[in-house]
Amino acid sequence: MERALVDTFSRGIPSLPSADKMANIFSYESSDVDWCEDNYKHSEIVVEYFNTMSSFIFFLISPIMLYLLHPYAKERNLAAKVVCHLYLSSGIFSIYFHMTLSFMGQILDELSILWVLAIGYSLWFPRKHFPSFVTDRRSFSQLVLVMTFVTTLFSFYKPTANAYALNFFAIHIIYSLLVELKDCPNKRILGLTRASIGLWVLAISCWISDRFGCSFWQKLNFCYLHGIWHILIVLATAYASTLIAYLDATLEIPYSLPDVQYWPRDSWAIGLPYIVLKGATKLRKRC
Ligand SMILES: CCCCCCCC/C=C\CCCCCCCC(=O)N[C@@H](CO)[C@H](O)/C=C/CCCCCCCCCCCCC
Ligand SMILES: [Ca+2]
Ligand SMILES: [Zn+2]
Repeated sequence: MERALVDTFSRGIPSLPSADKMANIFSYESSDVDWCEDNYKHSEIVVEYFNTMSSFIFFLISPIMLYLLHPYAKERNLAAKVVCHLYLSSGIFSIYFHMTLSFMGQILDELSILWVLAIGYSLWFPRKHFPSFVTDRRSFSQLVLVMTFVTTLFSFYKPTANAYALNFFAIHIIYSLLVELKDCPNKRILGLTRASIGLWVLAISCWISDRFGCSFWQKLNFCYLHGIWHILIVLATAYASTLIAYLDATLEIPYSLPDVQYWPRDSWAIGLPYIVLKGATKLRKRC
């Protein structure tokens, strides 16, 4: 019965009263998207259990990154911390979406990613790559704001197309990073770049494979690729955002001599990257 109501809504037949439509967009399985994982396999109230649980990785990585990013954010721009908080909201909406597979969950999941990316672009996109008609960062941010607002409205009309479009941002970010790092001699930074891109390639392979190869994975009884995507994309963005912040610091606060280290131990083969400021900072400069 519920499915029938949902189908009616998704086909846009205007016979339902609007209160029903509102209820529908919050109702379980009202989204067009259904990931490969079996629904209600482990719980009666959580539709996709592993996809929901894997989204908790946001709660693990975001606070650590918030803590590690603090010296850079204090020196350069505290808005970097806002990005981390918004990033956490992506985790909350991802949990809500996979728990319910509701239309509203899908919209919130996608819009939170869109707005994190928009604020990230406003803060960090290199000035030299601004379109020629944009004169400064303020006008660039205003342009990004208008485009994000329009895309937000469009996403209610075609939410599924929005998910594909969001993945193209990753390609643009990788392209911009490779242009920036063309002549970079620093082996640590090149290693961080390779790791970020490698994690993203693994992540997007899982996303695509879950979307388009579900019948194959069902035969193997392994339907967890979207959950693995969550873990890999969170790590890829943690790595890539450190790299972007490092490039920004070398351009905007070069006196602070930024460098990259790994948490919890710099000598370990795996860890979370973060920025250390080895030179002067605002506080030390004043003395
Ligand atoms: C750790 C703190 C860092 C703070 C700043 C990090 C900036 C992060 C930028 C984007 C956030 C991405 C969050 C991904 C959430 C995934 C939720 C999800 O799985 N949603 C799916 C539905 O469940 C949906 O279908 C996915 C849509 C596509 C999302 C595309 C995200 C692109 C992110 C760009 C990453 C660039 C990596 C570059 C690597 C070199
Ligand atoms: Ca499913
Ligand atoms: Zn997801």
